[in-house]
Amino acid sequence: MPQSGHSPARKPVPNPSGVHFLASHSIAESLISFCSPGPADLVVDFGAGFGAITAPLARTGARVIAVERDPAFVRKLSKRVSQHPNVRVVTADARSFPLPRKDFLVVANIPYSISTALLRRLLTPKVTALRRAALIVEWGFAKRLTTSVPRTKELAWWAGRFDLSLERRVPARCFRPAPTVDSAQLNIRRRAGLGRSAERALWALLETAYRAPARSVRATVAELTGRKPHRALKSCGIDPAAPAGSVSPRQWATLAIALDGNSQPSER
Ligand SMILES: C[S@@+](CC[C@H](N)C(=O)[O-])C[C@H]1O[C@@H](n2cnc3c(N)ncnc32)[C@H](O)[C@@H]1O
Repeated sequence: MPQSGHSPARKPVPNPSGVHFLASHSIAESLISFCSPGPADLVVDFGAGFGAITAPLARTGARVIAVERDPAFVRKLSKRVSQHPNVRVVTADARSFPLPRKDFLVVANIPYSISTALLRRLLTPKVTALRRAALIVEWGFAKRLTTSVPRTKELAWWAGRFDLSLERRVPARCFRPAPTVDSAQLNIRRRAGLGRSAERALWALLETAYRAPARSVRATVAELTGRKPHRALKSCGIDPAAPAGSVSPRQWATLAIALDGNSQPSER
């Protein structure tokens, strides 16, 4: 749009690396507070940059792994956190860095370009040790992820096993230099009560439902279990006549737990 004579064109801020660093302590604190790490925890900061998140994480006493691809950033960050023996700075690509096998947390301001790849690594595998994550992602991406009924089976799988919630909008002015779009704090918390066999049940329910989303939930579940599921559906607050494609991942998870019969739906 042409600039009017009264408002001079704003000078673009030079940003040779294309990186948008977090410049808000309160946002960093908000991310950390959702995961509330302590000395017994392991936290990974993906795309650690100069440490806007790594530095306050270091002070929590948790074991911190800061993963950063750019060796120049790694050198600077390593100096910054050299007084903190609980922090390990690693030069690596977040898309291939081996994830911890034991319970871990993630707090990170990740590049928009790798958001999907990273979430796929964290949330898709049937066996994952992720407990909680607080991430800064692009606003529109966070909206798609937290919609009540996801359009794809993959998103439903993520949202069935993890509670995904949009904590807050993070305005572009919270970064240096400011990006062109706003971001969001996306909170991720593993649902408790979903044991291995309930997860298998959830996977089977989602596969069947997303194959024929217009079919009723009653027919979808009957095909899988060979039983009339009326009572189980009612107890989970699901209308048996509703189309399978209208059921939320949280409801599918509750139903999977009920059908599995071994565990109670709850969250930690
Ligand atoms: C949005 S900046 C965030 C930096 C820092 N965490 C902050 O909040 O200021 C993303 C960082 O991720 C790094 N990065 C980009 N792609 C990466 C990848 N595939 N693996 C690891 N780090 C990556 C960039 O070099 C940059 O430092």
